[in-house]
Amino acid sequence: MEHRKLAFIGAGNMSRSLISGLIQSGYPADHIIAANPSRPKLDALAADFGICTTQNNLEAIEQAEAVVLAVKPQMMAAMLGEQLAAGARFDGKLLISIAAGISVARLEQMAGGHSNLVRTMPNTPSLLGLGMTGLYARPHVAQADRDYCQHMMEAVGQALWVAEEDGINQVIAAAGSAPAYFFLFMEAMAKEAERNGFSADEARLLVQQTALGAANMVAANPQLSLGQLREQVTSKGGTTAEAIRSFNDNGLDRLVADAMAAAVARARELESQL
Ligand SMILES: NC(=O)c1ccc[n+]([C@@H]2O[C@H](COP(=O)([O-])OP(=O)(O)OC[C@H]3O[C@@H](n4cnc5c(N)ncnc54)[C@H](O)[C@@H]3O)[C@@H](O)[C@H]2O)c1
Ligand code: PRO
Repeated sequence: MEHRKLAFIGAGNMSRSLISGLIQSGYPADHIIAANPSRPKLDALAADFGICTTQNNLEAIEQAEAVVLAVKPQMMAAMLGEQLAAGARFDGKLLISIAAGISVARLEQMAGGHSNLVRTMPNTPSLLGLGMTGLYARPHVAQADRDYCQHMMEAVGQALWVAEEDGINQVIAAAGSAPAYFFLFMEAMAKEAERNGFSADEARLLVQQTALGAANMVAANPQLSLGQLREQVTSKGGTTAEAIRSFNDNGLDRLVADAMAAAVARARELESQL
């Protein structure tokens, strides 16, 4: 992929995930700079990945060709306002937002009218090169800029463009927030395994290895539907059938649908507020 000078404004969990994945994929460390108000996260990034760091956002923005906006959504307007007031110029640069709940129209306003923007929604498994990212850009954004963003996200996992901006909110529900759903499910299983007599380490091993195996079974068998993979485990009159009957009787589909709808609703609510 093209190795533009890339700045991350905000050096939190998601920036760390993306930077880790990019470095693993061969992105040159001296082409990445991260900015954050406090030093500890910057020092850890410099130590782990050899990237450049600064506590001065403007310094990072000035030397970058592409700028990843990676602060919390509630901080975005203030952060960009401060940079503009300090003399930041975004002309000629590509802005890449990873923030939930801020539309490109609103980002453009926050960035002083700069419209070369791509809105993305990655997730934390990018840290391991196993991320899933949704991307959206308005029609005027150049193909070279779209390609750069796509290749960046493919360097840390898989990428999927959405045609309508609200698709990003659906990506949040199905991928951005979703690692946490699986962790929650695994936590519940591990707790129950512990209650049934396993040590914490044993419970984690049982759940972790099974989740890893199940996800790999899905990835390795594209010709089989998720339902077919489930059926392969489910002997007629056996134990799995009883567990699945219990999930269904307790309304698993409804629970999942409600949770995903709640994530979308919150994303839309943020879009109307920020
Ligand atoms: N964590 C996820 O799973 C995830 C997934 C997809 C998208 N996102 C998006 O990524 C963004 C960051 O989320 P996160 O989870 O990494 O949060 P985080 O709190 O871990 O990181 C945000 C960082 O921004 C820094 N910061 C605060 N004000 C700043 C300023 N004015 N200038 C520069 N840095 C500043 C904070 O010190 C912090 O280190 C959010 O907009 C979120 O919606 C997060
Ligand atoms: N983490 C962010 C949030 O919870 C965005 C998706 C994942 O809002």
